[in-house]
Amino acid sequence: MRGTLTVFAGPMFAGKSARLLQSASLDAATLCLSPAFDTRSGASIHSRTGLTHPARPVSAWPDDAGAYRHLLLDEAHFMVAPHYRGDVVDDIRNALSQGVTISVAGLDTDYLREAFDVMTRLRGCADRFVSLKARCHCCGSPARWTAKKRRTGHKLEAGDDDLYEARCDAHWSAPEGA
Ligand SMILES: Nc1ncnc2c1ncn2[C@@H]1O[C@H](COP(=O)(O)OP(=O)(O)O)[C@@H](O)[C@H]1O
Ligand SMILES: Cc1cn([C@H]2C[C@H](O)[C@@H](COP(=O)(O)O)O2)c(=O)[nH]c1=O
Repeated sequence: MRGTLTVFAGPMFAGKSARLLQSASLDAATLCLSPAFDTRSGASIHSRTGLTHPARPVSAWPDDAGAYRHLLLDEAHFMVAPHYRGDVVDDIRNALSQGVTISVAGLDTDYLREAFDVMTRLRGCADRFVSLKARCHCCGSPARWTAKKRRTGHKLEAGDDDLYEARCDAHWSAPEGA
């Protein structure tokens, strides 16, 4: 029987990692994966709520994935070339067809409000898609965007509130010079 796919998407600070960790029993039948590219969180899935769990840093689909009942993938927007070998969406589809249940979290859009293709494609094959919002750093209202505080020239760049803020429609802006 095909496994089911749940996708948690939204801007930074929206609670995606927290919801991801709450979506499975964190026992020996569950494998957590994080992108090797994100050295910030190390070998763990970490939520700012304080929830945290060990994860295997990956730059390709793990050979033993089929041995687990449930896979959790955080920061899926990072699982793209040159930081990931292959196509993570195809890898997920294959694992689903082998009966593995999968939950994924990632940014739906970048700091310029452009869609992350991997997340758009995952939405297309999700059995359950959960769209989350943060609170706007400027006014506290629901925020569906992430703003970058300064221009660095990188679309993919690990960072926290030193570099990024959640913003509502009214307060989002591109970094100067972008
Ligand atoms: N601007 C913000 N909006 C909402 N929550 C925030 C904000 N800044 C910090 N937080 C905290 O971060 C938590 C969500 O963290 P986390 O699970 O790491 O989110 P995500 O994985 O989406 O970045 C919230 O429950 C709240 O405690
Ligand atoms: C907006 C944006 C973010 N990133 C990076 C910054 C963080 O390391 C992660 C998101 O982490 P979170 O768990 O959702 O808080 O992604 C990026 O590389 N590019 C961007 O445009």
